[in-house]
Amino acid sequence: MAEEESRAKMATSSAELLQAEAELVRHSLGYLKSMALHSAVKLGIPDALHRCGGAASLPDLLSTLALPCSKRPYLSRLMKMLAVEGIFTAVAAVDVPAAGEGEGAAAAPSVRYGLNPVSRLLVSGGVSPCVLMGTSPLFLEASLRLPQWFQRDSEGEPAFAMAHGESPYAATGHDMEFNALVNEAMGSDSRYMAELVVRECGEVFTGVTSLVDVGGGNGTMATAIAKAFPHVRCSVLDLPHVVQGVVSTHESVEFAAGDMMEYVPPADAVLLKCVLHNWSDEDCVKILTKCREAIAQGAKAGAGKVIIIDAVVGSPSHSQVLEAQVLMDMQMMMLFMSKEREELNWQKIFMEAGFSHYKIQPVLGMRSIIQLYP
Ligand SMILES: C[S@@+](CC[C@H](N)C(=O)[O-])C[C@H]1O[C@@H](n2cnc3c(N)ncnc32)[C@H](O)[C@@H]1O
Ligand SMILES: COc1ccc(-c2oc3cc(O)cc(O)c3c(=O)c2O)cc1
Repeated sequence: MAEEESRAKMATSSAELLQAEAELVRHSLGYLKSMALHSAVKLGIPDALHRCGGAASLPDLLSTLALPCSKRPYLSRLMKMLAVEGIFTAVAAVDVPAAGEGEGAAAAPSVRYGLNPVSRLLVSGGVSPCVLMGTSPLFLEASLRLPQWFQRDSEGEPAFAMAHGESPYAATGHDMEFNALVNEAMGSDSRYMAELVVRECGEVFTGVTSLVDVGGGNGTMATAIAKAFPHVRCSVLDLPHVVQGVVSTHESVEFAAGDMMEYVPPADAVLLKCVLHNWSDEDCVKILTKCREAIAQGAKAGAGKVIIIDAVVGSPSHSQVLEAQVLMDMQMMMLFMSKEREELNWQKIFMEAGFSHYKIQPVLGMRSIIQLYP
């Protein structure tokens, strides 16, 4: 009996060891998942599947992609990996030979790859630009500096600056390609987020007649709000090189160049979407203090509010949401030495910036909508 038990224990520990080894391979080669996703976007695979009606066999997919003959046999490997990782669906199909295709030819097994909710988000108009930014050489080079960054006593300098000699926002000021990458990525995120905000928490804009989207980028979110809520006049405040040349596509949306650390124009409501997680606690208090002053000037006494869209880390309903939050947290550390915050971190910042109360609605997946009152 004892021998049997010890054999069972050995069997379990071998299984655990082998499972652990597989886990380590998954994690150490995990970057290949990112780069396979990057390749799929660059090759236009989500759009190609969309053009084929949402799914296609490999030969049909190949016929719509401009790949050299020597690389065509390798597409199946990329598709298989991305299907295993849940980016595409893979359904086995049996190709019956067409009449006249050879007497007695065997039916060949084949796979049809298709779009699922994840890859549907990558079809043109979706969030492919976010994938391209997250897997861009500038970000990857910064990530390679992380071990050195941990070891070096370099006060205030994030791994991105260690790799590139300047902060990400300094880089957007002169590297127009990087500036366009960031603005397109954030604009694409805002386009799909705006639909959800309107659908899930439209009541947030009830009673708001004027809104400033601080750090509002190319105005995608402000334009969606102005369209959905015609009673809201919107202005977008961002850095000069971001708003320069942006043409408003909605009569109630205007653009202002400025520095949110210095001045926020008066309004009933101030929106900060994915802005505060780029900044330290100290800077967030400064920004929010300017926002509080803006609503004190712009709204009827006590009526104004600040609306924040950002992650509130912890207690997510889904383990993938928590994983997304902690990966974003690492990205913020690497780029800005800033962070994704838990509710207690937020609360401290809100109180220091002079707000009296807040309400968090965790209705936007890895992000929440937070309403902040004077
Ligand atoms: C992460 S992006 C978010 C953009 C937009 N809110 C969105 O979610 O699509 C942060 C934005 O803050 C802007 N920004 C950075 N520093 C700023 C400053 N000092 N004053 C105004 N805007 C600033 C950036 O140019 C960028 O557009
Ligand atoms: C100037 O450099 C940067 C600014 C912003 C960001 C960034 O990137 C992402 C990427 C995503 O896939 C989703 C996101 O929510 C964000 C951000 O919120 C954000 O600030 C990166 C570099």
